[in-house]
Amino acid sequence: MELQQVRFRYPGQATGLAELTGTFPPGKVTTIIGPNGAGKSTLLKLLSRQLQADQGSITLGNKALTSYSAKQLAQQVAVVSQRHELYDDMTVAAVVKMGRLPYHGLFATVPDEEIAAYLEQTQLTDLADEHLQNLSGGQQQRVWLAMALAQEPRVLLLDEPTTYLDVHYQQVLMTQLRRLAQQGLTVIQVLHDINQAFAVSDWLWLLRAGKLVATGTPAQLRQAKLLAQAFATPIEIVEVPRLGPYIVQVPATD
Ligand SMILES: Nc1ncnc2c1ncn2[C@@H]1O[C@H](COP(=O)(O)OP(=O)(O)OP(=O)(O)O)[C@@H](O)[C@H]1O
Repeated sequence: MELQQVRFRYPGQATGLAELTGTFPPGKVTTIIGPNGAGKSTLLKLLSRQLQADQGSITLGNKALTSYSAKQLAQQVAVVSQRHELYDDMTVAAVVKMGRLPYHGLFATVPDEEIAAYLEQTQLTDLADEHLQNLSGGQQQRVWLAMALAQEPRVLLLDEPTTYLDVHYQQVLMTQLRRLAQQGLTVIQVLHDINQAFAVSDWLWLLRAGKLVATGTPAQLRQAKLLAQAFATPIEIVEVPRLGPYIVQVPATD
């Protein structure tokens, strides 16, 4: 995915995204980081075409994102949703089957065999007949991932996917995303935990106030001054034995 001078503003708002130019390398995990209100979620919505850029272009595989039909786009780009009570009464299997609809008609009956692999991959096989309302936040999160994977997309978009996960499942999810990227999927996510972002990503986008402050590998962006300016807070990078560099926020002194 590639952006060329993308601009976007919500109607009636003074702020927005300005002149974003950069790439999301294929087959890599890219994480968008930046302070609150930087425009991270807005950027993800532009990448999934939930929002349309006012200017500039977004291309996927050398084709403008705008040129894909809705069905074609659903076969290319999948969004791992956040919790939605709309699905509470549905079973896990029924929700994951919705991910197959871009390959069938809207009222098609998707065979069970078609979703077996996605349930397996997300450790949901035993929960297939359970209703979503009976699942924990972490289990539900795996359902959204399974539904997105069922779309067999080229690009997977995730907005703060670790929100409902304990530290163990955060690790499980991040390992899974890395594996998916190794299989060729382009993974693009927003994370708030910068250390997690630096640890799990191949590539980073650092946003602030709607602008791309820096983009590059974690090694390139691991600079205390750059991060301190972007997050408007004193930051130091310390070396943790056996773990390597760790980004810490320095408490303000009077
Ligand atoms: N639907 C909307 N209508 C108008 N303005 C919006 C809308 N959604 C977001 N904004 C504004 O756009 C800017 C960017 O918001 P966005 O949610 O993309 O930031 P973010 O970096 O994801 O923030 P956070 O870290 O707090 O989730 C903010 O100033 C926000 O108030």
